[in-house]
Amino acid sequence: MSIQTQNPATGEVIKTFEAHSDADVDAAIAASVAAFHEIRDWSFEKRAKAMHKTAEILEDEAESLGAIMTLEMGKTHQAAIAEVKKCALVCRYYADEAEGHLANEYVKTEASEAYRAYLPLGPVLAVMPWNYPLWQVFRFAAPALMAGNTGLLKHASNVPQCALAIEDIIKRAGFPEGAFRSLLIRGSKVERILRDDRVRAATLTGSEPAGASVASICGSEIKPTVLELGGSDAFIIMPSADLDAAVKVGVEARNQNNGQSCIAAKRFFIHADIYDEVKARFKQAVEALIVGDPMSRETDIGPLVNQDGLDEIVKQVDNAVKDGAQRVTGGHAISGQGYYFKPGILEDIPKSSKAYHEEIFGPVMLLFKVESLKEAVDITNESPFGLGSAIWTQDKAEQDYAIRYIEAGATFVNSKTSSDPRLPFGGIKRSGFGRELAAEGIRAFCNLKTVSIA
Ligand SMILES: O=CCCCC(=O)O
Repeated sequence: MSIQTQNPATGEVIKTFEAHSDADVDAAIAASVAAFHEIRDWSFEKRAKAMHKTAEILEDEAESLGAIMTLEMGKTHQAAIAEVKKCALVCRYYADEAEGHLANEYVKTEASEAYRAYLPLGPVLAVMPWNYPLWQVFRFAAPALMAGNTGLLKHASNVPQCALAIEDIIKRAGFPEGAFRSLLIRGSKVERILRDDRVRAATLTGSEPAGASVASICGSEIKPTVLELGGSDAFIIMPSADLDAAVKVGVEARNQNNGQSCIAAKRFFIHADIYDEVKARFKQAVEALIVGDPMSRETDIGPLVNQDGLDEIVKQVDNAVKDGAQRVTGGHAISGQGYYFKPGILEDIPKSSKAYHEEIFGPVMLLFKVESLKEAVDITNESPFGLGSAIWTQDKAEQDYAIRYIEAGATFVNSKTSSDPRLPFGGIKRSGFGRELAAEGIRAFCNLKTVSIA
């Protein structure tokens, strides 16, 4: 796959980039090591100053950075601007909190002094996807740099301008030359980097096969990894729920980012007593979504990322319908220029259909009628994934049941799954392992050193 900017709204190739050679990559790793030797000795105050500056640049340039994202992967410009601002937030969070998260933790033993120390590891390779081209990178970069590590980025091949912009912002903010490098390389070149002794750890956000490949290479090299993979998150609605809010948030939760998010609500379990009413309201809300030019303020849903993304979702929906699912509304390609798709709703998806189990990466809601919360949770847990989940109910016992029994990295009650710098983020089962954000996210790439002084 070539490294290029192709506008999903038109299909036009805007710019093609020459891939970095092996020699370029080696030089970037050497620069990363040199920068590591420098910033690991910086005080937290000095790192925080550069991290706050990074946030300031992001805030000041949110509109233009957002436009690059929209151009390369099709999210609406409004959503892209919000994403840039969230990147600034994570930078400020770690600028302020890193020192506290990484402070020595003293333990009383027979020694005169004993404590846990959190020390940086060195260069970390981040393999990142195109769907949140800035956020997912800053979610890694802000804690990594504040811990004194350095970052090497292998971004998705369709967002090279985003990758280069990130490197440029971090450099302009005052971090050393090699502290964060974007490598314009194809996926086949990742293994060589992972096997390089100078690279100490890796993180990947993306597909299950890509995660399995990175983890198995890192396993053979005995290097730590954090994986944030796919999801097929449940969104459960019980009779006591505030239906106005549940429907509004449910539609947002599924269709955010043009439906292309690992933590989008994908399977909606609705109690039989309210099923018909909720279905009718979902239908009305989904039919009202405006699909169109992602640069327009009016647009709710822009194009899907590329022809493959569009073909895949069309195939998934058509196959589900062939298997016996009912199409409540939409769920088809929109003819004409660009990779546009009419948001849809399916119901009565048979268990034998692939759609019952697999992740659908686009704006299609799958509705399931359930007789009880237990049934909803049981079907939720049949999924190989375990990323986020949401339950809508006023009943405390039902809330507690969902929190205790849903197999997922997060359960949100009366809201949608979302990420927040202050809370750990990640999944279980085939959704990955390790956690990003919060204290766990910055400690993930630290050497937790036991210190004991006799
Ligand atoms: O595809 C993963 C989306 C994560 C979005 C977020 O962190 O908010």
